[in-house]
Amino acid sequence: MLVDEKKASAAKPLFRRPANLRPRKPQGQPRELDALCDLAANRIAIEGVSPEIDGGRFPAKCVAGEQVLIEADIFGNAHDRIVACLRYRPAGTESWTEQPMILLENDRWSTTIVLGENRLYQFTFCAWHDLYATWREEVAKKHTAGRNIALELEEGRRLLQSAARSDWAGPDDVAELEQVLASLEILRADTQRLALLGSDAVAAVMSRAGVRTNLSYYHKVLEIFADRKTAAFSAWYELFPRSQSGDPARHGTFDDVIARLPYVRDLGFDVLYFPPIHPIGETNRKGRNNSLKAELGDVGSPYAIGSEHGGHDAIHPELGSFEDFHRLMAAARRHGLEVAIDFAIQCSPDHPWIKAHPEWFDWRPDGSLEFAESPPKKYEDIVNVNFHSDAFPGLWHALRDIVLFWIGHGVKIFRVDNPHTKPFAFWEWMIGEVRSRHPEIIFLAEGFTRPKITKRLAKVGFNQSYSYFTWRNLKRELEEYLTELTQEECRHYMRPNFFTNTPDINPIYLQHSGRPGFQARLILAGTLGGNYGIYNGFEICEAEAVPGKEEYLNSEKYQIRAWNMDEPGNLQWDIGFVNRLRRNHKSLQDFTSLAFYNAWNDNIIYYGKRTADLSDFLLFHVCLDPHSAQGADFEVPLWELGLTDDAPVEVEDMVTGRHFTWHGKIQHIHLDPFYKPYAVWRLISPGAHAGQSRPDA
Ligand SMILES: O=P(O)(O)O[C@H]1O[C@H](CO)[C@@H](O[C@H]2O[C@H](CO)[C@@H](O)[C@H](O)[C@H]2O)[C@H](O)[C@H]1O
Repeated sequence: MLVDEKKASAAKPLFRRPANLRPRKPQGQPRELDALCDLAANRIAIEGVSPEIDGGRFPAKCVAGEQVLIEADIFGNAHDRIVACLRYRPAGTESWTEQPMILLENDRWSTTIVLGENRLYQFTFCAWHDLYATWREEVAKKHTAGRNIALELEEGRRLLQSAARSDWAGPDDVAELEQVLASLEILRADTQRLALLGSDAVAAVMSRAGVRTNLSYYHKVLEIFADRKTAAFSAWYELFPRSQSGDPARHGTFDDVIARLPYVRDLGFDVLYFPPIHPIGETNRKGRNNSLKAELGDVGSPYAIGSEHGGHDAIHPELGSFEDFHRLMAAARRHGLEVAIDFAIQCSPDHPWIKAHPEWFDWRPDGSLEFAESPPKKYEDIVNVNFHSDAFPGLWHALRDIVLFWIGHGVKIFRVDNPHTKPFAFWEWMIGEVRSRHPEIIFLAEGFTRPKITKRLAKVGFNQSYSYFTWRNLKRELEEYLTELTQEECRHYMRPNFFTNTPDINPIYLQHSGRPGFQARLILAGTLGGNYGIYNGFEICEAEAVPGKEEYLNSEKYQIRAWNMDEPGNLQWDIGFVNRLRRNHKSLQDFTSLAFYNAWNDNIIYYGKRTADLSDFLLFHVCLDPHSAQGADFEVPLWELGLTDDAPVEVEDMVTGRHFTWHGKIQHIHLDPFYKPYAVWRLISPGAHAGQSRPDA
């Protein structure tokens, strides 16, 4: 139902009830009575709203075109029947759409809505006592009990009369109610009068037009941002453009990247992500393996942004020109890939901003610039801009304009480097500015120094967040972490991106696991999370480390590498399998549809993903021990299919495509990591269409 706020109520502020519904203030009484009258009328409590982030301080997140569940505790202090409605509208518009909510149990009300556009919406609630519904229920009981209902029928008639005069009745409702009232006049028998007054047709018009007695409003208007789907569901592949020539002696170009697009597409990724592509500084340039002295010909870290060739709005000359970049963007689009670039705010000492805007940087007493740090890491080749000084607001505007500049060149996804070292207020403002013009833009926050900071960054607007997945290896750790992410309040505003590895993180687990560990981490990343990513080299199980560190030896951060992704033992099949599973199975596209089940072995993690209607139900077993075979009895969640513990259930092995039947709730799994450390099953619900097999294998 669309409610025109102006028509329904001339009263301000927005949620003061219409004047004719407020308790009457006796003429000549003091003004304080206004407040008391409002308080007295607000008879229905609305609380415990979900989603509501920090009391409404931040918008929740959802996906445009997908169902959003909204809930609240709504109750009055009498036995009167309540009507509760969600009210929602695109932010910046006047009229509310009203949607009735359903009473679940224990005064919890719920409804689902679909927000169709990629934009910000507002929502709130209202509720009222439905005197007609209460009357209808009670009079029917009294009549059945053989009691005299003459007075009740008169009360019912008066309820219709009031409705015909109410603000809520449209012209058709008024006509219908008047017609009923006229018909009532000629009916004499109580039974006939009751049949008419209590009919479904009258109930329907009264649900629209009935007086909203004790109309109570939630005291806040909340916000929810409807993102495009990629914000919640995407598979990222990270590579360094300069390493794509196939020859470590030749700097790669955007054209070399174009030649790699079919490979990335065939693996099934959606997002191709590049570390910074801007000119790289000379001063303090880093050499191979993070050495502080670069040798002749060393290419330096791309995170040291800025040189005589330009800063954040320039392209490193050896990669190509803007024309080449546009060609790459167009080619990526043709392959169904979106390009994400890095937004790393720091500058090399050679960045043009240092001369043009010295006030944006921190100068030491001796006139030198302080290099950046992220303890214990030191970044001797970069300096940070300073958000605490005269840089405001010029720096803020300049940074926003850099993002807008790249949007102008077709970029829609930004991975933001080190956001946790910049003010939250800056991100909230900057993302808001960008989003008000380009709601489709996606920002991935790389900051994961502390969990609460990560969450705050998500609250202030980042669409995706790096996560601690990379360091959660044990069954208990994974279960706890995933339960937090998918069940707790953060699920309404934070969407983790599960990277298996990054140029900065060569996980200790993978350094010792060999190929089975890579396969296990791949399946976990790709199926536990909505967003996941790999950094190239993962597919050939690259794990050679700087001794004792999580850093890659001969890291691409400091030198050009040449890769052969077709090396024997590569994981291209497994990656393609995971990405096809993700695309073909709706259950994997909802991050929160996760449940852990019992498998009695701590080395085997066992979980399921399913759609609410059970039409898609996948089960996963992953062996966390990369060195030896493991077995476990496990429970098939027959109860979720409404089946008894001994029932047979049809299953499809998603790796082999084989169909068979599990008889009963307890089954056994044996996983040999050297054959395949994971198993994926599709449970075929008795209600689901049997021939629904998909071309995953
Ligand atoms: O500090 P984080 O762990 O968030 O890592 C990110 O930011 C780093 C600084 O930008 C970046 O580090 C790389 O670039 C630096 C500047 O050129 C260089 O000094 C470091 O040695 C190099 O690792 C890191 O890659 C990025 O993910």
